[in-house]
Amino acid sequence: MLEIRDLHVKFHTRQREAVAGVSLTIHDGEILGLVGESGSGKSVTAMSVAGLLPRKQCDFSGEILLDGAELLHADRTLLRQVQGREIGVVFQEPQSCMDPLMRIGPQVEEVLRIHTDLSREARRDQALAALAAVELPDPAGVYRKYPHELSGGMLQRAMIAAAVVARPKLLLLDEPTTALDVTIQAQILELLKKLNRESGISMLFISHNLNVVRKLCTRTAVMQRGVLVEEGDIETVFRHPRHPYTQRLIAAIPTRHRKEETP
Ligand SMILES: Nc1ncnc2c1ncn2[C@@H]1O[C@H](COP(=O)(O)OP(=O)(O)OP(=O)(O)O)[C@@H](O)[C@H]1O
Repeated sequence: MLEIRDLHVKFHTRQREAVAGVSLTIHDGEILGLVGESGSGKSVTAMSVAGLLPRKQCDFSGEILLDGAELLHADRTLLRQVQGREIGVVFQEPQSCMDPLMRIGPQVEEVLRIHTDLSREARRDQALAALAAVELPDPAGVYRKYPHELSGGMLQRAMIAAAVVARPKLLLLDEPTTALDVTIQAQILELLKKLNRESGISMLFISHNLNVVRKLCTRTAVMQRGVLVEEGDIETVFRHPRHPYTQRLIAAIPTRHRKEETP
């Protein structure tokens, strides 16, 4: 359903390509984990899919097809239709994505206001349903709160609600749990699994941590310096990494975690 074909992105201010020929497919209902160290090009790949590439600052080529529709070179009108409606995005820092002066409810509803002709009441109902789906206690209470009144974990749940409220086909998650402590991180991963199971939404989950990816994804792709160096079923990659870079990523995981995870 999402097909990235030979994506190249080079920022004018950089000598090296940020993304240097990435091809990747995410099938319907699949959660793909994209891993790699800082600067390897994961976020630029996700930004290209989400239509958030700063086009004036870079040269880019390739194709990005969402159910056959080409997005990389699409005009603003098509991109606006796709953003939020067909592709939801969740970033690492919910604090920086939410407007601190706006209550949570209207922010969750935003995509519906832009993309649908639903009545105010219907939008509110759908937002409340989304807040309930991300398992926030007292959705009506959260709806009326301001971002600073929620904990980091609750805010990230609200961000996920905002990203899925219009029932997109694909959710892009860029390090969504990195800023959270380990217990909350595990809860958010469980929530993502549940959303995937219940709604069949596909996900691209970006992380620098292969161990986190292993908890959530069935397939993984490993990026280094703008290229994919390894791709495959997560357990196979984890147990028999072929590329030295993947081997290093796995070696960097503390042994205690590796053992805990090995059935
Ligand atoms: N707007 C920009 N202008 C210039 N260079 C950029 C821009 N955005 C990203 N880059 C560069 O592109 C390369 C890939 O960055 P990217 O953010 O995709 O890496 P990443 O793998 O997501 O790392 P991180 O985990 O730190 O986000 C880096 O060298 C980065 O500095």
